[in-house]
Amino acid sequence: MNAAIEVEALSKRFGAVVALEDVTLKVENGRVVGFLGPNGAGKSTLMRALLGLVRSDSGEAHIAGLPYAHLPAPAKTVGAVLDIASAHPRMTARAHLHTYVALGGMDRSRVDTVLSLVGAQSYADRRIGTFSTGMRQRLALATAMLGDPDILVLDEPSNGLDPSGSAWLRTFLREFADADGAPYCSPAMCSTRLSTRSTTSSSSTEAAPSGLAHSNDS
Ligand SMILES: Nc1ncnc2c1ncn2[C@@H]1O[C@H](COP(=O)(O)OP(=O)(O)OP(=O)(O)O)[C@@H](O)[C@H]1O
Repeated sequence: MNAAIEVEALSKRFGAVVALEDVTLKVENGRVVGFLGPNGAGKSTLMRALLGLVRSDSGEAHIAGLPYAHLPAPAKTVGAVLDIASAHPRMTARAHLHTYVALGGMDRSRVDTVLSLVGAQSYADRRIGTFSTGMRQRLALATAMLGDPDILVLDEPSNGLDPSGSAWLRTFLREFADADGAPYCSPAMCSTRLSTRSTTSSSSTEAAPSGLAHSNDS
């Protein structure tokens, strides 16, 4: 079975800025892995490269054994939270989710399922423009869960969450990873997480990959 996520010798420059330098990383199924690093270390660039949103200069990034662009059912394979500001402010959360369901050809019943999963039912019919940051985070996570994916790629998912929201997120990720009985281990606080679930793992791990750029201000 393929690793959930596998990155091999990935490098990316933006002009003179080296964002990723020879990053190699493997995330097995059933793990929750957090990336820690200073601002500008390359964490978001790595997430984006994994999801095919940034073209790397060299190296490979595979999800479930394939580059993202080659996944036969991407929404069912991986859910992502990268930019919580992208939802339209005049839409309700429910309308936003219905749009994504229509785009992804998913079952409409997933909307209520994911709203309940992230505890957002009470504000599902409010406009997104009125949401707090934590509410937006939950909506973004709900959107990522629409396809019932096996892998989650989350960039700073705890930003804006209050202490009880952060505790809820940790539990959510643990249960997500444990869905098939696999164990979980997470850094106490991390700004970027990859979470995967499936069947194979028998021990827990956390990792900080080498090769993320060194920030000039660190
Ligand atoms: N599209 C882009 N064009 C030019 N430079 C970019 C681009 N995207 C990222 N960078 C640069 O690449 C480096 C890594 O950025 P990235 O956003 O991946 O860091 P990060 O670790 O996620 O930072 P933070 O913790 O502040 O979110 C930074 O120096 C950033 O300015």
